[in-house]
Amino acid sequence: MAVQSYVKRLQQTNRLVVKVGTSSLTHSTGKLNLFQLEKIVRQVADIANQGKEIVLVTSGAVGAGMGKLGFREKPRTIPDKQAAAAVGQGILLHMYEKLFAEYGHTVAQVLLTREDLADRKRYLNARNALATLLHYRVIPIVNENDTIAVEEIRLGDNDTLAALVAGLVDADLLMLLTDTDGFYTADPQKDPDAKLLTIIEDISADLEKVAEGAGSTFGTGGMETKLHAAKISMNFGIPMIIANGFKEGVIWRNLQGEITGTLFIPRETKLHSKKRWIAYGSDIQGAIHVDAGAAHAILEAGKSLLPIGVVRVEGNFEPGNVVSVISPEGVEIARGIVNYSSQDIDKIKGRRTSEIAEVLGHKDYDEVIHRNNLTVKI
Ligand SMILES: Nc1ncnc2c1ncn2[C@@H]1O[C@H](COP(=O)(O)OP(=O)(O)O)[C@@H](O)[C@H]1O
Ligand SMILES: N[C@@H](CCC(=O)OP(=O)(O)O)C(=O)O
Repeated sequence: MAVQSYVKRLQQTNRLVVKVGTSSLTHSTGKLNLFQLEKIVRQVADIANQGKEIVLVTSGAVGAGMGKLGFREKPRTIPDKQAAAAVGQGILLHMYEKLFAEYGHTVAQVLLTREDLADRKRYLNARNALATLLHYRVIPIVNENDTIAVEEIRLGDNDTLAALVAGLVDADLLMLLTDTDGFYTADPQKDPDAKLLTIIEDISADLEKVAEGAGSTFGTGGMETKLHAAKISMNFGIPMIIANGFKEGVIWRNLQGEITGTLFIPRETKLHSKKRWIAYGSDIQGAIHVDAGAAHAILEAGKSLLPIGVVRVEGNFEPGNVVSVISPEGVEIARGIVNYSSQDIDKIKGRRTSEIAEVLGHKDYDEVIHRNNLTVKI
């Protein structure tokens, strides 16, 4: 697909999520790059002035906290990271608030953890909160709540967070601003022959190899986490652009259709909100292995999963939990909300729907997972 055909879609963007990485917000000292921060704020404020709705996902709390606390290296232990984030988030938000206020805009701090997105109720609460802020023309400034986010409840990187937020607010576009011009055939800091890829329609295993390895001194995941974000965004049906945050007017130029970085082309139709949550927000509680017939029915015919196609159950889960669906080849082909517990599915596996009541003594549903609660091709 030609980039040109995307120009119109970008120009019609009404709601967008912009993520700014540490690399484009901090100096090599770890202190905030105020000039750069000012440039980003001015662009975002101007876009909001045009009536567009914009959510800013910002990194930089740990970096800013390091600068303040005099840490020379990225904190390694969780308590040090938490301390740096607690100090830095205040500094970061103070600067955003001050700069946005100069342009007459109100901001709101929104700090999220993985748990806020994994729990369906909390996910919906977060969605309502963001929708209300946008309704009041407030610019939400989102970051991970690093101060309380110990390993088990961490997302760990803001690229993934930004993609999930784009899904949460049903954005038309996700833009990741970083310190390179986009996604290259190799790390451009290391390989002078690396070439910029302007358009990516499919994330192949080869492409994932190219992205391996950490990013800049203060950044978290390098291109690896950006590709992961692209996968999520493409699956949601939301186009994503990786662009250079240092380029003059970068956000606006991309919205004009002048794609200055790498554009990731999404699936054609947007994924329904609940299916987005099933695929990427929720915590996976177990797995159901299916036979070839069931895999085909799910993947090719958009059917529900019936007990007859179930071969094996893994883990302990309850009705309402989200589980992976695994093909005979061992590939995760879908995720979905189960109607029965792991124990009950184990009892009815391989059986016909008409046998469920006899085997279990009750029958609440025909399907193990209804297709409305199933997201395919993760
Ligand atoms: N294939 C690639 N294309 C572009 N950059 C890459 C690639 N592989 C690794 N990188 C590195 O990723 C870095 C950006 O990631 P990171 O530092 O995490 O940024 P941010 O703080 O903006 O999230 C770049 O400085 C670059 O060195
Ligand atoms: N939440 C962290 C940033 C984590 C992160 O993903 O950083 P980056 O790779 O620079 O976007 C912080 O505010 O420092």
